[in-house]
Amino acid sequence: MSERDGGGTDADGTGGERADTGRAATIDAIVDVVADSAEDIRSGLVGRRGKSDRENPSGDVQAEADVYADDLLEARLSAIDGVAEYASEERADVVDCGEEATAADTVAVAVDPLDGSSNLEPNNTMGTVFAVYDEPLPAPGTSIVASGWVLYGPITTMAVARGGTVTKFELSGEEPTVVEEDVTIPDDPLVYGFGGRVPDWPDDFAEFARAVESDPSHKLRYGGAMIGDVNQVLTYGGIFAYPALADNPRGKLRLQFEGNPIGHLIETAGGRSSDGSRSLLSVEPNELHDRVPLHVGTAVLIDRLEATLE
Ligand SMILES: O=P(O)(O)OC[C@H]1O[C@](O)(COP(=O)(O)O)[C@@H](O)[C@@H]1O
Ligand SMILES: [Mg+2]
Ligand SMILES: [Mg+2]
Repeated sequence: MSERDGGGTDADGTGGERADTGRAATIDAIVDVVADSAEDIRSGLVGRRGKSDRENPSGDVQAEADVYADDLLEARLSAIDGVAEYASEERADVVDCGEEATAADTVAVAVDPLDGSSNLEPNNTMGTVFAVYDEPLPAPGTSIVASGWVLYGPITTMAVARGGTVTKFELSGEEPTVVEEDVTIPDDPLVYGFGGRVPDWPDDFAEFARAVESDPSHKLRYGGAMIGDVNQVLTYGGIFAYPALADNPRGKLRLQFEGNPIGHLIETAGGRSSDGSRSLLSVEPNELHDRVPLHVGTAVLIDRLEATLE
């Protein structure tokens, strides 16, 4: 995993350091903007719970709040010095933010502005997901230098992975409050949640799911928003998956905006991610809106999953 925001030098001993310092400041600014925007996104949900008349590039009908959150984050993130590209699952193309995307000190930001927006109508959990890549998009997860999510639960919280460590925050006051540093995923799995219709699961995944369910130490937790479900896995240990489906072998969730950030954060917390056979971070993207079978969680369960799908 690449962790290039924390120092280091290039061949002449200076240029790389300068680039890393500039990039670290850009990442600070991105994390601040996401944290500061959470309350605006949350309050902007009121009156925007309905569907718009538009589809996103994945073919999902956009909620009005999806469009609102995307426009808000695009305006704020693309204005940060050092952000060369902005991309989101709600728009077809990468936004050029006016800086050199291949420069050593610029980054690209990929966002799922509202994860789980179908939970708006019943007023259930949703989130905002982001990844900072040090390469132009689409890029593999190995080029992520920071990732994170905001969770709009009973209170608003944030988890951020950078520099090889995960930190959890509450976003209730003026400044984010650190509630846990060096977050690690528990070694003993407790919760599991699997997306997709059960009849559409391939036989090997169904076999794995049945084995997980039949263990008396495991409990079902599924809320219909990836971020809510993954945050439970990070808290209690376990597994979340949105697997390959019979009619869609690439599953539903998107590599740049969902798979890579979640994989980066869970791996930074000591867990594992997998597309069924390898880390999500090792999957080479073909297109910006590529989908990927997504499995993340406690290492022992991802190991068992890969052994079953082999
Ligand atoms: O309701 P479905 O089709 O099973 O899908 C649920 C999954 O789709 C998602 O809502 C997709 O994310 P978006 O809401 O960002 O499109 C995930 O959060 C969730 O895990
Ligand atoms: Mg999503
Ligand atoms: Mg979304």
